[in-house]
Amino acid sequence: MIPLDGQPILTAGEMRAAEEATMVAGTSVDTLMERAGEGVAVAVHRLAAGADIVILCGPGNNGGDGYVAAAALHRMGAAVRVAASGAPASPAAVRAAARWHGPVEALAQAEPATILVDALFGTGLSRPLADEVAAPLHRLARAARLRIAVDVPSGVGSDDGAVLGAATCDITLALEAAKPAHLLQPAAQACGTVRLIPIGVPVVSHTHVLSSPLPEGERDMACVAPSITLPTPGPNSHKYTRGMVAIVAGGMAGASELASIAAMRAGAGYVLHLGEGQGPPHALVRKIFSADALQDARIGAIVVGPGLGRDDATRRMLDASLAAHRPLVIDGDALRLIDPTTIPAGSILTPHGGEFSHLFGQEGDKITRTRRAAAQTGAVIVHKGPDTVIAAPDGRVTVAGEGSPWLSTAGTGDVLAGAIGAMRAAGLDPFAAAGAGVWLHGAAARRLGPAFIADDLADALSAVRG
Ligand SMILES: NC(=O)C1=CN([C@@H]2O[C@H](COP(=O)(O)OP(=O)(O)OC[C@H]3O[C@@H](n4cnc5c(N)ncnc54)[C@H](OP(=O)(O)O)[C@@H]3O)[C@@H](O)[C@H]2O)[C@@H](O)CC1
Ligand SMILES: [K+]
Repeated sequence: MIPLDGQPILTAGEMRAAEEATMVAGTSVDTLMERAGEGVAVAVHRLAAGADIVILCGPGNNGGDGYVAAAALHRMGAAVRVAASGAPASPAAVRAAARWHGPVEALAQAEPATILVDALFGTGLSRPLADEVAAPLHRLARAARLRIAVDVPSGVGSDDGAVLGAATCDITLALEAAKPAHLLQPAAQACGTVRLIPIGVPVVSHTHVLSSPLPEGERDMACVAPSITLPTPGPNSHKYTRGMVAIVAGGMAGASELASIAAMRAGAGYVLHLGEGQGPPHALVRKIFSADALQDARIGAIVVGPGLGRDDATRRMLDASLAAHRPLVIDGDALRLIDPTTIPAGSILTPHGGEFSHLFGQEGDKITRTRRAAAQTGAVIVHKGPDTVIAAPDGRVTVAGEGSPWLSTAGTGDVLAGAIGAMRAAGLDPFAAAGAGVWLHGAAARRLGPAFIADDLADALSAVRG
């Protein structure tokens, strides 16, 4: 069972195409189903630790995986039963079901078990679950001590992360690759912990789970997306090579102060806070805002938007930032003020859901619409949320897996903007800088645990820099 870190993410259509290419190359669907079912059985056997198991099988190939797993678990000596929502319908599921020699209970009357394995529907779900399926599924899920989904929990939209009647699982065993539903909310929550089971289908994708930084020597060996890089100073580094970040302050100075501290704690060599205000930290260089101050060629990133305000004066500050021709991180109020057609190519935008909809609308799933916005603007878009999606104009996307629900507190977005600014000023390209900033932000939150405040989060960035 492989963690999701850095793994490719495939839509149902892309997964089907990869499966078909594997079959054309000579591996039958029965072989793939055998590998899937055996892999599920090994994982379930270990997790069940001798407890009784009921496997719920649907009509398609997801159900087929369930029948194969049931037969394998029986051979392993497990106390396993099968309940089906109906007769197997796909040819491979029919063949798999024929190899299960035990009884098949009707889903509606099925007895509960300690371990529930949900193999009703996978990537082929085409509509919400009907009550006659959803009701027994939820009844059996409530009665179980551990709920394990095969590929995806039955009743989630594999591509858009919608929940269409699914029961929440504790563990999801994804076959070969991650699917958008494993990362996008609300489905991701219904998946519980997700682990991959390889079944020998070669997959390639422009979309990956955001990966943790790997030590230099291990990068080439890992079968994952290029790992994110955290820039580290060398013996000849000085404050400007480590990166100079200018933070444009506005009406709500606290927000830009948080962004400034975050930029410093993420590793910037020099942070310039352009606005009113005084006080610690003493390492923060404070100047009154002027368009001239933004012309310093050593500035590696300007962060504009946290606490900016939305009046005429702040609009002029935004215009001056756009005219400075320095790398930009555009956040908060600046996203409400900006005309999307004037965004300089190579900028990084960090909208939350509301700001994103205001700029780009709401059509399509989160990955598709973020990718489209990046292509439209030529900017890297960090579409924030419990399922942050980062898209580059060339079509690459990463989706942040493990966040922390405790990030839903005031000021954490300002911290993210500052951290991304530091990564950009250190010389990372916009897509890499966004990924590194999002990773640092999530790692700091996980390190802090519950009920932290944004000030703690900014400070904790130092500790996760590694
Ligand atoms: N990719 C790979 O390499 C491999 C993938 N494998 C596995 O295949 C799975 C995908 O299989 P799949 O395409 O057969 O779809 P699946 O999810 O079983 O459901 C389709 C069936 O359900 C029906 N149906 C749909 N929605 C419904 C609803 N709400 N309520 C009631 N019925 C509904 C639908 O009928 P229809 O929509 O036509 O009415 C059809 O009969 C994948 O997740 C993985 O587990 C492995 O076996 C090996 C290699
Ligand atoms: K399932």
